[in-house]
Amino acid sequence: MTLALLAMSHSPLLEFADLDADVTAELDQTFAAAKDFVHDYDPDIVVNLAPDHYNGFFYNLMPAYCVGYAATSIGDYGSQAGRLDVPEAKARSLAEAVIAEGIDLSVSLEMEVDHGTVQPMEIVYGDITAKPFIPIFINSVAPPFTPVKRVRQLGEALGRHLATWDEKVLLISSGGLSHDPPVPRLATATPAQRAMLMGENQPLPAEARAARQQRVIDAARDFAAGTADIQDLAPEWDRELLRILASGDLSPVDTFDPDEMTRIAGNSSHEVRTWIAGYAAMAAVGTYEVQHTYYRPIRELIAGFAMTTVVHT
Ligand SMILES: O=C(O)CCc1cccc(O)c1O
Ligand SMILES: [Fe+2]
Repeated sequence: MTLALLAMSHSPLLEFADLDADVTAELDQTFAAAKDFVHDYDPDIVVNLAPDHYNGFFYNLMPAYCVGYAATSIGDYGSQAGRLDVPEAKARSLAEAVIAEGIDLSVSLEMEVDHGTVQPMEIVYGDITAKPFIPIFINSVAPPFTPVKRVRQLGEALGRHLATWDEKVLLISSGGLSHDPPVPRLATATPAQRAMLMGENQPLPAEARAARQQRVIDAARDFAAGTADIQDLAPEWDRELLRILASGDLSPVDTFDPDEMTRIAGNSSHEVRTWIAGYAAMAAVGTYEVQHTYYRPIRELIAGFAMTTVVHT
């Protein structure tokens, strides 16, 4: 068995934000380190843990977790669109093994994914089809959420099965950390927003798509200027999470309360579920060390932005 983990925040605003030169330089270095890590490791297959932002999963039927046996990237925010190279038999064996361990995964034979799923592949390979790729959706944006403990257990079950494969597996966790982008929420939705959250009118007409994205781009600019009414980033919460993940003992996450996470770290902070599952997969099959760590709260990206690389010792 060989497993390694690349965990990184995503933000579509990477392509739209006006960042200070020192932040751009820092991010360039960070992405270069991620690239080096992945190219040195040279995986045979990628198992990707990511949220969705009402582009592939909607409130007409919202699973907690879903493995794609086949998947298409919708290409939001200018991300690469098109079919992913999903090895169906491997995706099925992974889903069946995890379900057999008592984790109630959903499966999809036609999953649609957004920037959250594909951005790390674009950054490290410049091509979302560069490697065989199994997409796993972890609901991180649409309440209600499962207990965080279940996400840890999901990760452990994934790790145990992946460790039986001959292939060299790269886990990618895409999301978080603290952030609160202006994504419509069911609890406060207007009738039009509610229809969007239900997945009516999909695929969105170009104008509606552009308006939706522009709202986030404008919010990021206002947030950086200090005039947005979204929740602030929570660097202390982010740093504590990174400390827990690096420690090798993930048991503290079992007491995380989703409502409290929302209150402290924002409505999209639940994207850290992808990190927790990825680290739990590593923890389930060995001791690990974090090799590279980057963190910076970046309002222009509406993200507590982090990147870590993790290998077994
Ligand atoms: O437009 C959306 O749905 C949200 C976009 C978005 C913005 C900042 C950080 C993220 O993680 C993210 O996904
Ligand atoms: Fe996101």
